[in-house]
This record gives sequence, C-alpha cells and structure tokens, in this order.
Amino acid sequence: MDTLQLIKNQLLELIQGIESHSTNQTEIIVLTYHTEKSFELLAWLKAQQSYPQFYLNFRDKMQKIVALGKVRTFSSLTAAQNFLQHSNVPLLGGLTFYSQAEFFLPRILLTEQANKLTIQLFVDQANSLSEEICQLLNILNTFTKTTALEPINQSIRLLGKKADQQQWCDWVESALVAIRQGILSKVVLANETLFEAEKNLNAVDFLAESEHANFGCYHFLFAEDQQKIFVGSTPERLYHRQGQQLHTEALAGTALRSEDEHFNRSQSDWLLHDEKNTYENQLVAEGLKQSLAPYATSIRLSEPELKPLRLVQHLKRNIFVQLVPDCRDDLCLQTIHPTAAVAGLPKQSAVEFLQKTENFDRCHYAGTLGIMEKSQAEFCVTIRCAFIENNKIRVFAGAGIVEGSIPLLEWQEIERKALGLISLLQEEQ
Ligand SMILES: C=C(O[C@H]1C=CC=C(C(=O)O)[C@@H]1O)C(=O)O
Ligand SMILES: [Mg+2]
Repeated sequence: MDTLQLIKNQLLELIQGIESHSTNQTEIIVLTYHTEKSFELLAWLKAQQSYPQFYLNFRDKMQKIVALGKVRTFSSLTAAQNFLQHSNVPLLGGLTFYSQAEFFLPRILLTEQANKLTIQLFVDQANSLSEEICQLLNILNTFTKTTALEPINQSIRLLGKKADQQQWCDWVESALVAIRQGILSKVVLANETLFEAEKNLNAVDFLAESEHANFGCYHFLFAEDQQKIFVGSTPERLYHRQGQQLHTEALAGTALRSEDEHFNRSQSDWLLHDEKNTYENQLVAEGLKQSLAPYATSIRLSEPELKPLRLVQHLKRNIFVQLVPDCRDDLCLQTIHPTAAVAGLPKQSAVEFLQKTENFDRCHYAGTLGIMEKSQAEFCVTIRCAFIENNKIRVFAGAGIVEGSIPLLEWQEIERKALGLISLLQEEQ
C-alpha cells in the first residue's frame, strides 16, 4: 500500500473514533496525526479539488502549510480574534490592501516542518456531526492523489497595463506635488499588467517554479475557487509574533541584482549609501515604530542590511518589539497594515491618495496573508504576486515615491519587480 493510502487509513480511523472527542465544552474538535514527510505538498495540492486552497512556504524557517476547505469564515478581524480567544486552533487568511478581512478555519491543514508532517482535521461541534463527517470524507476523497509538477515553459503575450509609462509617470508627478505640499511624505504607487498565455496556466506549477527560482521569499497561494488563484513570492514579512514578542521589518529601497557578482556589489554599495533609498527605508521604519509605540514596552531597530533577491536587492531593517500584555493580532494587524512599504506616510492620506489615483483594484496585492493562533502568528506582505485566471495572468508591482524620486527610474523599478514572476514565462516581444 502506498504511503498516502496508509495515512488516509489512519485519518479514517481517527474520524471513526470522533465520538470519543466530542464534548460540550470545545466548539471545534481537532483530530491530529503525525507522520514523516513522504510526499511533495505542491504535487499533492495540484491534485486536490476542494476549495478554498491555501499554501504558505515560510521565508525564514523550514515550514510549509497547505490547507483545504473551510469550517468557519470570518470577514471581520474582531470576530476572528474573538474566536481565537476561546479556541485552540489556527486561522488562515489575512487582509486585502484596503483592510478587508478574510480569515478561515480550514477543514484540513497539513504542516510540514523539517522532515515531519502534521495533519489536522477540524470538526465544528456547532453543526450536525454526520454532516461534518460527510464534509471531511468528501475532502479526503482525493487525499491519496498527487499530480506531478510540470515545467511552465509557455510563451505569454502582453495584453496591456492599467497605466502606460506616461500615465504612471504622471501619477508619480502628482505624488511629488502632494509631497512638496506636505500632504504626504511617501506614497507607494503600483501598476497592474495583464498577460495572456498560449494555454491555461496551472497556478501550482507556476508557484513551484517561482519557489525554485525566487530564493529568500515567502511563497503563497490562495484560491477561493479554481477560477481565480492568487500566487506570489514575496521577500517581505509583515510580522512574526511569539507570545508578546513581535518581529517586523522595514523593507524598502531597491537596486538591481543579476548573476554578475561584481555588478551586484557595486549596486549594493550604492544602495546602502543612496540618499533617496535610505530615506525611503527610514520612513517605513519610522512608520512602524510610530504605529507600534502605543502597544509596546520596548522597540529595537537594527542597522540597515541588504536583502538580495534574484533580480533586485532591497534595504531591510529588523524591528524587535515587546508588546504590552493585552495586545493581540487584531490590534497588531490593524496598526501595522498597510505599512509605508506598500501604502505610504501618513498612512491615511497615502491610502486616500492611492484610492483616488490608481485605476485598478489592488485587492490582495499589498495585502497580507498568514496564520494566526492565540500563542503565535506570522504574516507576509503580499507583493511580487499575480492572479492567475485560466490563461490570463495579472501581475502587480509598486514603488515607494518620496522626495527625490525620478518618475522614469521608479517606472523601471516596478517593471523590474514584476519580472520576478513574469520572467518565469517567455514573453513574446
Ligand atoms: C511595493 C512593492 O515593493 C516594496 C517593497 C520593497 C521595496 C520597495 C521600494 O523600493 O519601492 C517597495 O516599498 C512591490 O514590489 O510591489
Ligand atoms: Mg523604491
């Protein structure tokens, strides 16, 4: 018998014994099974049919999670947090750029940590047990299946950009006017670019390829259904919280990076000392410090360091925060998101400027996705991302506009950032 079938049998046994777990106190029953890692999570995900689907490969630890189905959904942060206060389960999801909350408790969660795999099944005692078991069995139908990952060597054609170079540079000019008038000190303008592939693109294959090429990133996939799949490989952490210790970062300021080490070093030297880029980064660090100050007993900022990626490099400062005892994730998310790395400063004025200037819906671009539990949480910032809809791919990229920004250079910066994903496909000229 193959390993997946063996695991499935163990899960079915757990489900059979579910009655012994049900109590009047706990709202959610969690059935947990531990095993060795024996299959590729992405190949498994590719074969699954249940939605929503969620995948997150963490940047700084050997951990990946994949989840299917939903037991509960929360469209408000407060409701999600209240639920966590009395349930010892994780919630997945996050916020869109404009802070719409989308959290859910999945039906099944697989956590791979080093070479161990933990499988959790969730059952809601508020519903009929037979109906819940039915849902679980449904999801487990395809549990033993994996589909081999395939290369995505397809060619794509540019269909259009929401703003062409001229229009986008005009947006930057108007941002610079608002900056000179003192209305803003920074705003992060973005663009959306639409491509068409020859045939339907498989989002999991696309992500697998990005995971392979785009080192130093969180890799994520979030699909509410099979039509519209949000994927990306982001270098940016929103925060990691362990108890009351929170670790966030200011990631902003960009230079080029290539395969030429000599060129990379000269770009690094330039970036570390460039006035506009260090200021761009400093504003993000200041924004984070200001927003967290009311909820922190201490905040420590590290010196700027480089964050090298495949095609670009950034300035990054680590920020270590000790939170006051009653500060929870709903408050952390509300306060931190959207940071000045994706919105601007002052936050509210920057968000309003973007709302009236950009001619597309940011949706999950520059939002946040992650996992939160009562004891810990980790969220990434969803940049370097795309929506995949059949054979269409919509890519998003933005750049921080500050005093000293040159519109054409900022345009080149967003085009380069979009290449992180787009260069995985062959663009027809
Ligand atoms: C907003 C994006 O990048 C942010 C993160 C790192 C560097 C940035 C910059 O230098 O402008 C941006 O603040 C994006 O990639 O869409
Ligand atoms: Mg920049």
